[in-house]
Order: sequence, then C-alpha cells, then structure tokens
Amino acid sequence: MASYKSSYRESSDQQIVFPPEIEALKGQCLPARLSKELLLANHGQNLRQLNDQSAPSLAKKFTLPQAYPPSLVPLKSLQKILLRDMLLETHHKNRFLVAKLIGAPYMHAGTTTILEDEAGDVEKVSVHNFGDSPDDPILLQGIVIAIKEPYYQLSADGTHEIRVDHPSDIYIAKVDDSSIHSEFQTDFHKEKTADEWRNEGDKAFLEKKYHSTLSCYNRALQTASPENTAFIQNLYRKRASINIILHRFDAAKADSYAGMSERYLGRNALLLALKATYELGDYELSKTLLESGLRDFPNNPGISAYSQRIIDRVKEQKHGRYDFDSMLRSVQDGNIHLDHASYFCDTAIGKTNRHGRGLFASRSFNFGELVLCEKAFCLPSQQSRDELFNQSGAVLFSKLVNKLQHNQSLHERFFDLDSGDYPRSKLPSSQDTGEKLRVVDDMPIVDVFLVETIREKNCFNAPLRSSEVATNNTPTINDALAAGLWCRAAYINHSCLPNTLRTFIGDMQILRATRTIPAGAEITFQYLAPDTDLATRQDHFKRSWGFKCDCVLCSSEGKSSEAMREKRTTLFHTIRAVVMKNASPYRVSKTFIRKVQGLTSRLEGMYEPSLYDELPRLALIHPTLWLTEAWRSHQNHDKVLVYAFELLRNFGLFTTVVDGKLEIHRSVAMMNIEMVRAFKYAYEAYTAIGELGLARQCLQEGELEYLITTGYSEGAQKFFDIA
Ligand SMILES: C[S@@+](CC[C@H](N)C(=O)[O-])C[C@H]1O[C@@H](n2cnc3c(N)ncnc32)[C@H](O)[C@@H]1O
Repeated sequence: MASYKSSYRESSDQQIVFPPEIEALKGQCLPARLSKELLLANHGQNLRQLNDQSAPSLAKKFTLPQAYPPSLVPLKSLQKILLRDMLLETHHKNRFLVAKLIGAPYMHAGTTTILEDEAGDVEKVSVHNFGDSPDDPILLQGIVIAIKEPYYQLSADGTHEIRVDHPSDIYIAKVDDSSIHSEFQTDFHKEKTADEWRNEGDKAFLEKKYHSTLSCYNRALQTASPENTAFIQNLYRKRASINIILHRFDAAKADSYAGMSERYLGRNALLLALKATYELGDYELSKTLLESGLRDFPNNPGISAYSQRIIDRVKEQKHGRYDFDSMLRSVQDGNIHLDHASYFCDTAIGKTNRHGRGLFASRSFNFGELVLCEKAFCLPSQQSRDELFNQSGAVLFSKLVNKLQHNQSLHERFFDLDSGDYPRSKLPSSQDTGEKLRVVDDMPIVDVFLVETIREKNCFNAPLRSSEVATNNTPTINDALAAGLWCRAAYINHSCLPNTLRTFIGDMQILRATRTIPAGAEITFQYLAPDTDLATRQDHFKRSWGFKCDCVLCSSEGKSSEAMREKRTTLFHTIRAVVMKNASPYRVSKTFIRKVQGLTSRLEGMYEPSLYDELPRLALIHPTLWLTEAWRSHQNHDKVLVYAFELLRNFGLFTTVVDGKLEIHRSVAMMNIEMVRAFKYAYEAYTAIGELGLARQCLQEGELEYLITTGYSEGAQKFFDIA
C-alpha cells in the first residue's frame, strides 16, 4: 500500500520560492501579455522539441503549487471572466472563462495548447488528468471550451498559464450552447450537417480514433432534427458501442436505452445495454435484460453467450463459489482483468472503537474459509506494469481519475473511502430530492486531489499470482507488484495479529480466515508484514497511513524496556550477518549450525516470558527457519522437528502432541509461506521416523495453510513433494 508519493503532494510539501520580481506578480493582472503570433510561435517550437524527444510518458511528473477544489457550481450560476481580468496565482471562484483552442495540442504530463478568449487575448493552457491521448486528442484545435473557476498559475521562471487539474472543470461547448452565451461556438459547430458529422464519426471509428468518433457523434446528435428519430436512435446505439470501448459504461447504458425504439426493441441496443450493465457489475439488471433478450431473440449468439456468464457471476456474488483453477489459467494467459464477480455479502461495514470504520463478519467463518473475494475497482494492466514498473501508483491515479470521470454510478463506492483529514467539498444537493449532486453540467465531479488522497490511503500492492511465494520469494518483473484498489477490502484495518490473509489472482483479491472468526468480529489483515523492531514498524505505519498500531503484539512489545528491545535487534542483526555469510543453510557444517543455535538461544533468552509466553517472537523466525533447513540438509529428523515446531511457535502457533495427535492453538498466530514450510519439514521428518499419523496431520495442516497463503490449492502437491 501507499508506496507512491504523488507529485502534487511533493510540491505542496515544498513551497515554491518565487524570485522577488515574480513574487510581486502574485494576485496581479498580467502587466504585458505575449502577442498571439509570438505565443503560437513558441508553442510550435515546444511542439517540435517534444516530437524530437522520446514518446511522452503518462507518468511524467507534474507539479502544482497547492490543491484547490473542483467547481461544484453549474455554468449558469457562474460569471464570465476575461483573461485580462484574471489575477496571477489565483483561483477564480464563481467565474468561468470561455475560450477557443487555437493551438495544436501537445501532450506531456497533461495537454498543453493555446487559447483565445472572446476579447482576443491569448494564453497558454495546460489541462491535466483529462484522459487525452496524443493519437486521438479530445482538446482539438478549433473547439470552444468553458473553464470553470479557472486557476491562473505562475511558475518560478516567470512563465504563466491557465492550469486545469479537475476534468469536471472543463466544459466542451455544444452546438448553439446557451449555457456559455458565446458567439464563438457557431463557426466551428455549424459547419457540417448531422449526416456529415455521423459519416465523419464512422470514418474516425474505422481509424480507431474513438475520442474523435465520440465527438463527431455528439455533434451529429446536437445537429440532427428532433423529428428524425430513427437517425437519432441509430446514433445513440453507435455512441453506446464507442462508450463501451472507452469503458464509459454509465454513458453506454444510457445510450443503449436511448437507442431502443418502441417499434424496434433493438437486438443491438439490448446487447449493448447487457454489456454495459454487466461491466458495471449490475448482474441483477443484466439478468433481467438477458431474459427479455432470450425471449425476443432466442437465436442470437451474442445474447445467449451471456447466459452462463451471468449464472456464474450471481453464484460468485451470492455464495462465494469460484472456479479458482480457471482463474489461474486465465492469468497464465497474460490476462489480469478476470471475468468474475465480487463476493463480500457476508461482511458488513461498521464503526470500530478506535480505528474509524472497519469491516465486520456478518456470520462466523472457519479457519481457511473464504471471507471475501473482490474484483479490483482499478488495477493497471500488465502492459502498464511492465512499462512503468516504478510508477504504478501514478498509473493507478490516472486510471482512477479516468474511470470516475466517466462513470458517476461508481462515485459513491469510491468517494466513501477514507481520505484522512483532506478537506472535502460539500457536494450540492438537488432542490427536488435533497440528494447529493455528483454531476454538474452533465459532468461527474471529480476532485483529483481527493482521488489521490484516497488512492494513497487505500491502495494495495498486488502480485499477478500469490502462488509465486511458494516457488520464488522475489517477484520477477512480470510478476511485479502493481498498485490497485479494491473498495470493499479498503475498509479493513490493520493488525499485526490479524484474522485473515489476502492473496491475489490477477485483479481478484482473495481473503481467507487464518483462524475461526465469530460472527460480529472485526476482520483485520496486515498492511505490511511487521518489522521485527517495534519502532521501525510503528514508523512505517505512521508514515504511510498515519496511525500507531495498538494490537496485542505492539502493546506488549511496548512494555519491553527500550534497552531490551535494542539488545534483541542488535543480536538479530548479528545472527543475520553470521547466517548471511553462509547464505544457504544447505551446505554448512554441524559446528557452524551449533554456533547459530547458540546465538539463537541467546536471542530467545531476551524475550521476557511474562510478555511473550503467548505471543509471536518475530526476531526468532528467521534464525529458527534457517536452523530447521540446516538440520534438514543433514537429515537430522529430531532436530528438524524441534526447530520446525519452534518456528511455528515463533509465529504464534502453539502445538502440543497429546496421545499421538497434534493439537494446535492459533489464536494469535501470524501466517505466511514460511509457516507452511515448517509443516512441510515436520511432515517429512515424521514420515522419516515412521510417525505416520503425525506426518499425515502435518501434511493436512500444511495443505490448508498453503491454500490460505497462496489463495488456492494448485501447486500444493509439488510444494509438499507428494505424488
Ligand atoms: C484502508 S483505511 C481502513 C478503513 C478506515 N478505518 C476507514 O474508516 O475507512 C486505512 C486507514 O484506517 C486507519 N487504520 C487502519 N488500521 C489501523 C490501526 N490498526 N490502528 C489505527 N488506525 C488504523 C488509518 O487511519 C488508516 O489510514
């Protein structure tokens, strides 16, 4: 979680220092503006320079002096402003600027172009987070836009520009747009007929320029005669399919409904509505659409193809029944966005005593049982991961903004997430219903700074497949961790001694119980595997999420004197250094093993029994794992058993053998793949000394823990080396 620090935060943390002559311009109108010719010439030069450079990177740094809120006011309630009246370093509340884009756009960290206002003044404008793309720009030369509550930015080098960060602050003018009261619009918008716009859209579609297609279809719809319903409905259907391609599912759903006529309850419109609702995860509505589709068009393969998919999704959503093997196969084919529904209906969001909101069990869960399986709200694709390995937080941010910008129905789910003390704007309410308005001037309101704060506090780093932990401890580039966001799991609070463990297959997050969870109990997991040193781990939690962990382990560890904690940490590092000299435990002499054993016993003596008798002892985990493996390489089965059970005990899993049966107490146990290894080694050792009952029990226990730590049972036989 939270490994990426956004650039806007960096810049707001570090105040920009302006030279005095530039500082003096703050809050002033610009004394002398560049001429249109000069500005366009400079722009052209920038454009050429940019073309000479390598391709612009999506994750290129962007800077912003300070966060400012998006406009929540409809255009009709804002007052127009001209460039000449705008003040530098000022956010012009309650104002809007109407302008025509007169430069060719170039894309770097955002889209930069030149605008001209209604008085003929010109200025550079840079629009960020708009989802614009170099091959298929949205902010085309010639279009008219309104910038709501514009921010006039001054840079330390004395350059200036209109800066737009919130996509909902850009309004693209329609044909004959009365909301912006401008003469500007007419020359560009009225130059083609509806037919011509549609044909141009079709042409752009064939060239795969989907933004252009959309813009042409919009113009065709705005220009078409209202009587021409067949033409209009056809255009809605066309636009619905483009919206599906662009993942604008809300708009696709609305367009497909608008594309259904009474006479022609169109097969295509129905299929499009089915696709859009399915992609939005509304399987109940998809089911209803499917039923009418099967009734009216029984032989349509496109519609019938949804039958089994919808049945499966409902089964997953309601009962948590998944085919994990097929999920795994899909990911192996390089696909990370899996066609599965989320199961979380057996959990509930509630208030905790000290940690804000949390997620609670609505029923009891047995050890190993699936508690939740959630499809990512957003997880960048494999290609983005490879390209921008170190920038996955930036990619996630950009994808989140894009998704929210076009799918207002997802806002409640996302914007309800924790944003710490970020000052949220109060959304306006509808006069009729009193409901919060999330759309103003037909644009879903997206506060990009809020999106980033939510991302930072709520995202997880995920591998492509958690099974990698069983074979490979360091992920390869293809299996690299990428930042993603899962909205339900984001309510889960951290505990160092949690009751669940999360794993991943592609974009599905799987959560299993690591002990029995009674109904009503809070569900917790580890945000980070806790560092052995209390101060270091508290520091991680503080820096990344702003909290101090007060779990039983941290509280008890806090009662250990600082001197004792320091002694433990120092000895732990000494053991690590000694062991690292002989990195592999498989080729070491017994004398060397005994040396490590001696040091480990000393470390054990530094854990006060009064505090740790019933708790994990984190610093002892690695030494005892090493000793188990070292004795295993010498086939000393008795020693393997001693250290395997010591290892389990250090994880907080206490075992006793009573009447030839293993009894396990796991109420404070942590779990990871090393614990599964301990069971594997104990199974092998018991088998070797002929204790077959205990061997079987260790194997069964280990297999269940394998399922929890990797997410599924595939690969367990190989891991335990059993036929
Ligand atoms: C992913 S959110 C978890 C849900 C959050 N509690 C909420 O109210 O939406 C992460 C935030 O929860 C809080 N949190 C999580 N674990 C905590 C813990 N063990 N102790 C205190 N606060 C915690 C912190 O404020 C953290 O930034």
